[in-house]
Amino acid sequence: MVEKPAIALVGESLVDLVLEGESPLTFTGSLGGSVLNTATVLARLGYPVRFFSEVGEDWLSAWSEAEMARRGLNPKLRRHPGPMPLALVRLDPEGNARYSFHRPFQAPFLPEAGALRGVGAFHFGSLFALEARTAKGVAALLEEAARAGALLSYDPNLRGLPSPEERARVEAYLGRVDLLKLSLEDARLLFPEAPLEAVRRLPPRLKVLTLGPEGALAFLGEGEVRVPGVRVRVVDTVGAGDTFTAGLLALLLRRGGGRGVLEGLDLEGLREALEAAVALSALACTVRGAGLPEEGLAAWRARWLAG
Ligand SMILES: OC[C@H]1O[C@](O)(CO)[C@@H](O)[C@@H]1O
Repeated sequence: MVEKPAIALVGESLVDLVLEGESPLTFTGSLGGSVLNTATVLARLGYPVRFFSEVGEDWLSAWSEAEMARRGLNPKLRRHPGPMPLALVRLDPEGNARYSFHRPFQAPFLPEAGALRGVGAFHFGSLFALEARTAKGVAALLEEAARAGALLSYDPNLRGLPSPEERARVEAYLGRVDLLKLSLEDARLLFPEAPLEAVRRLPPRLKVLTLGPEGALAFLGEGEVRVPGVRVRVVDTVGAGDTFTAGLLALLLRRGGGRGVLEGLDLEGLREALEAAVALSALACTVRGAGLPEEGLAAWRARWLAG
């Protein structure tokens, strides 16, 4: 059996509070954050994970930190004075989420050097990578991961129109990574004119677009693969894209890590990885908040990762 490569990830940690119905204000809480969700699924699939992030100093931060450790995320956290960041989540009748973020930190995020020794892949993104105060820290980790020969993966997870400064940061990342995952919504925010054509021409070798219930579309070099969606009864879509990324990375990295993974990938292998990722993200839509049902995950693992 091939040993699974270590995966380092950096992104925001949040507590997601999903509003149940309209009023009174009743919420269901769970640990969230795009990259944290991806890290959680990868850890559940048996990948050694190192998660870089930040929390506050209140009791909710302490609980979140303990929960990350319980999930096997091997968290490397900056602790800032202030409360744990929150996302208030409101669902439309189809289960699609709208977010209101409460993220209090101002101080820079600067990870320790040498933290990425031996990693086979590095994944980052979301709100965290858009901020000026985290840009230096993310760039340093990216640099180190590149030196380690890791596969570099990015998910912008925009959640709104980026400012010109944020856009410049996104563009700089796009020029550096091997794998870009983005939602159709992200693509429309970045390239309102002709989103699909614009994504096809971006520098990363592999670009993957999630299309919600319609599945996913990917561009690999000159090639293109499209896979249909999987119908499920949707509870909510929170964490679906993050889970898709975890499924995709799990398939791509099952025989080892490093940038070479994409050089050895053909369109058939890509199709298989996309089908697996779509199936896993559909499962994520069947539970409240970001998460996966135990039985469904076991069946997915047996189908896609056995052998
Ligand atoms: O990170 C931003 C938000 O996006 C999610 O990851 C879902 O994709 C939530 O858990 C989080 O609140």
